[in-house]
Amino acid sequence: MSSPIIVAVDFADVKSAWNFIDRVDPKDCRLKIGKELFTHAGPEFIKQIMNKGFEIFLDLKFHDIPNTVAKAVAVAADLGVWMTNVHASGGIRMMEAAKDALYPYGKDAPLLIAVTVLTSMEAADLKDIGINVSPLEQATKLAILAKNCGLDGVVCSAKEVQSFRTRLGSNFKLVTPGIRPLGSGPDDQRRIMTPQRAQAAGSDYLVIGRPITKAEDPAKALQSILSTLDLSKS
Ligand SMILES: O=C(O)c1cc(=O)[nH]c(=O)n1[C@@H]1O[C@H](COP(=O)(O)O)[C@@H](O)[C@H]1O
Repeated sequence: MSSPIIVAVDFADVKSAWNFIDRVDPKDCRLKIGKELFTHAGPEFIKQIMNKGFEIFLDLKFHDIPNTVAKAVAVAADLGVWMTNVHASGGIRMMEAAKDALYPYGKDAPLLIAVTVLTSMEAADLKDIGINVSPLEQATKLAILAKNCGLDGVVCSAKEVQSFRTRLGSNFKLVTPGIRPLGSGPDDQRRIMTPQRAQAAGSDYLVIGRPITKAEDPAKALQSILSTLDLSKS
C-alpha cells in the first residue's frame, strides 16, 4: 500500500457508498467509516467492505468513562479494523484503559489514535469552551499525553505536523483531516491544508471526505488528488 489517502466515506446511504467503493481499488486508498454511515449501516457493512480488501479506519471518536471506552475499543478490535480513535480530551486514564484493552490482540490490534483538537476548531472556538491557548498549544499538550499513554498516533491538523514530527518522533502516526485541494471550499473546516503541502509537511495519512464524496465523479476526484502526490513516500 503506497497511498497515504484515507477517504472519509461520509455518504448518507449505503447505495451511494457502494457506488463509490465499487469503483475504487484498495491499493489507492484506505476507507474511513464515521458516525453517519456507521449509525446507518453498522458493523455488517464494515465487514463487507473489508471482504473487498479495504483497510478500515473506524472513526467513532470514543469519549466516555475509561471502562466504556475500553470495551468499545475491544469491540472494534474484534471487528478487525485497521485503525480506530478516541478523544485525547477523555484524559490519561481513559486513553490508558483503551490501550490496555488492545493488549490481548497483540499485533492484530488496530492502530489506536487520539483526536487532539478537531480541525473544525480555531482559537475562538477553543475560547468558547474555556481553553485560552492556541490550537497548536492545546493540540501539542494532548498529543504528548497520547504518546505517553502508549497510543500509536494522533489526529491533528496538517498545520501541526511539522512541529509534532520533531517533538514526537518519526514512528508516531500523524493523521490529518481538513485537507482541501486548491479550489475546494473549506466547508466547516478551519485548520486546512492542500494534499501536497500536508504530505510535504510529513503527514502519514491524509483524511479526505467532501472534496471526493461530493464531487460529480468521486472515483475520478480520488485519482486526480492521487496524481498530485508522491506515492513512493508512504
Ligand atoms: O477523526 C477524524 O477523522 C476527524 C478529526 C478532525 O479533527 N477533523 C475531521 O474532519 N475528522 C473527520 O475527517 C473527515 C473530514 O471530512 P471532509 O471535511 O469532508 O474532508 C470527516 O469524516 C470528519 O469526521
